[in-house]
Amino acid sequence: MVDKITSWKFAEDFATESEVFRDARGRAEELGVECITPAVGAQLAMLASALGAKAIVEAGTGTGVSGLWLLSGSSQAVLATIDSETENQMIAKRAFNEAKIPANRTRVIHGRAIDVMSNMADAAYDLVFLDADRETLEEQLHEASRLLRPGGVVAIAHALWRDRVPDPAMRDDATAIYRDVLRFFSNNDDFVSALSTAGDGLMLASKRA
Ligand SMILES: C[S@@+](CC[C@H](N)C(=O)[O-])C[C@H]1O[C@@H](n2cnc3c(N)ncnc32)[C@H](O)[C@@H]1O
Repeated sequence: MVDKITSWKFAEDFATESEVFRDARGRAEELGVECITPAVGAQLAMLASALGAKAIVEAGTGTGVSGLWLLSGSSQAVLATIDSETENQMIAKRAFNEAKIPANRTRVIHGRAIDVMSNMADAAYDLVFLDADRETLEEQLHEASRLLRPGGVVAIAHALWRDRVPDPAMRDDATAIYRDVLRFFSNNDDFVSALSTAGDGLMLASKRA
């Protein structure tokens, strides 16, 4: 039997990235910014496509890798992407330019994710991707629920946090935060949810219509 690590790696390599993505990934590495993996990106792009997404929110722009994936899934989507670091935002804008994404398809917003999301409109978004700070993740999740239209999807990166979430012996704060995220969705009739093992884990939940 093929072991799961081999399958995980195969699925990661199955998703391919163009030079623009690889360049943005290289800049992230230089800055010490952790990007989503290609398999996570492919799942986000697929979701954007399946939802026919027109309006997407991203918390945690980084150098633009996840934004490139999100925008690649739906040619009609506008991405509102939030980051608290101006330098990362400048580099992400460069990646969007290099990918020849029209300027009117991105809104790169500076600020704390929770503050910016709190001022966004109810039920106006098809897809919300959370990959910024952990400290306010629970609040971001509540905001995301409010921002999503019925049938919209929230995706949360790092849901298996370094493979620690499944191990009950792991009791550090970060692991506990992601366990709380998973608990929020289990037995939650407001969402249809799925936990993906792509990357560092990706929690996906669709708001029931
Ligand atoms: C893991 S990186 C995002 C990577 C990006 N999603 C990708 O895959 O290409 C997290 C980003 O969140 C930003 N960040 C950290 N705390 C934040 C906060 N409170 N509000 C908004 N952005 C924050 C960091 O500056 C960093 O760029």
